[in-house]
Amino acid sequence: MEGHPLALHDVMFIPALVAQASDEQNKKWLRRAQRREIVGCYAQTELGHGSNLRKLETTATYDVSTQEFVLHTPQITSLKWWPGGLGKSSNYAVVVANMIVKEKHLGPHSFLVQLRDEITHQSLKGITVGDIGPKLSFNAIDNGFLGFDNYRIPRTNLLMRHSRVEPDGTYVKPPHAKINYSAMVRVRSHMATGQGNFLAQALTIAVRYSTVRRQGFIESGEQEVKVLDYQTQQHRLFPSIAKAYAFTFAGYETIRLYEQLLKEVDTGNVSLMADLHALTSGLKSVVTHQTAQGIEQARMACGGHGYSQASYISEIFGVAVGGCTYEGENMVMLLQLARYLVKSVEQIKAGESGKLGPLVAYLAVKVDGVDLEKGVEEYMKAFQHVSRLQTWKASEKFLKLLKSGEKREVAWNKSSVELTRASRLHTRLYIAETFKRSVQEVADPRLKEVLTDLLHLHVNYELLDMATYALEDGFLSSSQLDYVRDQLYFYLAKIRPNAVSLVDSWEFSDMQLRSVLGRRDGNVYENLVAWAKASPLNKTDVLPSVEKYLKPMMNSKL
Ligand SMILES: CCCCCCCC/C=C\CCC/C=C/C(=O)SCCNC(=O)CCNC(=O)[C@H](O)C(C)(C)COP(=O)(O)OP(=O)(O)OC[C@H]1O[C@@H](n2cnc3c(N)ncnc32)[C@H](O)[C@@H]1OP(=O)(O)O
Ligand SMILES: Cc1cc2nc3c(=O)[nH]c(=O)nc-3n(C[C@H](O)[C@H](O)[C@H](O)COP(=O)(O)OP(=O)(O)OC[C@H]3O[C@@H](n4cnc5c(N)ncnc54)[C@H](O)[C@@H]3O)c2cc1C
Repeated sequence: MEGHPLALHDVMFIPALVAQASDEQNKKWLRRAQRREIVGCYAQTELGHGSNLRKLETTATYDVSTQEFVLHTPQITSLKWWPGGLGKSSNYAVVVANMIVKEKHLGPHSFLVQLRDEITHQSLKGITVGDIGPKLSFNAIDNGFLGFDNYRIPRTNLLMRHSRVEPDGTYVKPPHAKINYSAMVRVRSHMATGQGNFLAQALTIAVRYSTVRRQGFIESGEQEVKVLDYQTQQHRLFPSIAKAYAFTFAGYETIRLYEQLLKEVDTGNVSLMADLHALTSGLKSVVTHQTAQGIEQARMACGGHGYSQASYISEIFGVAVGGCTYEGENMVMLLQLARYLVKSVEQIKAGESGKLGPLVAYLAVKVDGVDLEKGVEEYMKAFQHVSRLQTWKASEKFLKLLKSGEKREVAWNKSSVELTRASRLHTRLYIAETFKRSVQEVADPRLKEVLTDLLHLHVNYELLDMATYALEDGFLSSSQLDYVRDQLYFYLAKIRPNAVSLVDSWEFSDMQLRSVLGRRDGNVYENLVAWAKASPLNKTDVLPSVEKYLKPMMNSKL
């Protein structure tokens, strides 16, 4: 959970080679990387810039006389800063640098760069490398810094699957300007399942503990109740169980799409890139945000013991919440999706709705109302309505500002909060749709019934959460919202008997969970006492600090 120094080797270094190095280059590098003869990381972010890649300062200048690239970090803000595994573990890196050929700045490109000697592991001349220090979490990973002092690498270390620099400095452009961003798109495609997994771990701990913990009464005179029987506890935990499943289903789809994209790009077809970029930008942002919120609620649902490291939920939170920042800060990525949504609105306004992709086609179709009692399909129409409403509202605001003479970037900035709202609603629609489709495909009828309950819980919870939008234009009435609330409470109670099975079905071992509260055997109190006794502070009855600090103070006559 705390991370692994080689995580980025598998998560980004190897995938960057697979997607961006030519077959010939990979004959040299890929097998060695897969066998871990060389260990690598993905070095892109700098001290001064992470989000705005076009402003990266590390340069790779082509020297035609020696057929080498000269890597250089001209100032302190150009230092690579943050890459996982860079500080101490890696001897190679895929380095993203602004490529300069014949004095022309050609934008960010990826290079394979040796950082350390393969035998001694000492950093090479011209390289400054080290660890950036402790973080909120992930402290088993050596996130690092890296500087280059006119460090030379062969021309052939530019990753050349999609673009090339010939020996004479002729540049061959890639088929899509952003194809070098593929390693990021891959991780974003995987993040929904990854984050769903973090959320699932925290929920397993909280749900199990909530069946052991007894506190207070629902009906007087009986045994104290398991806290999971409180409606408030169910409301805190069960919608997140539904989300953990929903994120996993959505993630399977984006992983499949990324794999399809890789195949298509190899045949020269880059048409899926814009769609997948928009989709994964939104999904990554919504999923990480909701996961962090869900984990924090799971921690609070464990009361005081949730605050102890014995629960392990704080560590899960620390790791998961990093996802709100890495692979593109959430606001920045929501705004990437918003570009796509605004473009779609512009297409509709231009009478080109037929050209819209399947995920945005609903933006052109107005629905007057829904009959929620007819079931989940009607909820989908309601989600479409609120997303469409907000997308049009935010887009019109932006377009109006443009028309009034504002510069594009200024108009964008003045509309950006509304635009991020549209992106979230669009993404939540996508999550609900994939959840619905995935549940429909389940073959086992008993499993399908339980997952359908979770789906119902999810759509009612979500609709209530975004009700302001639907009430604003009278699309939903207050009596319809009362119906949604009743349904929500109905499904909380219906799910209660299956709650433990739903979390147990994720099959986390005690070793994976590392939680005293969430252990399978349920012996929470015995294990908590044993855990506390093992605390380093309990090794001796009287601490040395008593002699050194407490006694002089306690004996003082002042
Ligand atoms: C097996 C995997 C398991 C995963 C589980 C996770 C657990 C692992 C644990 C830890 C791992 C942590 C690893 C972390 C790694 C990192 O953080 S690496 C660094 C990540 N950095 C970022 O994400 C930077 C974010 N910034 C950007 O991506 C870009 O700067 C940008 C915001 C997209 C903007 O780029 P740019 O300025 O170049 O482009 P724009 O002018 O804004 O847009 C121009 C058009 O290009 C389109 N575009 C942009 N990007 C893409 C893309 N990737 N694909 C396709 N199209 C793209 C954009 O939409 C514009 O299009 P338009 O003009 O039509 O609107
Ligand atoms: C755990 C962890 C692991 C990481 N691993 C790696 C790695 O392996 N390799 C690597 O290269 N990097 C890595 N990073 C770096 C990470 O990718 C960046 O930190 C991330 O992309 C955010 O960029 P930033 O730090 O520049 O944030 P900033 O962009 O400085 O964000 C600060 C604030 O500015 C806002 N902001 C910025 N631009 C805009 C805009 N255009 N519009 C509106 N608001 C904006 C943001 O929303 C945010 O609120 C890692 C980071 C973390 C936390």
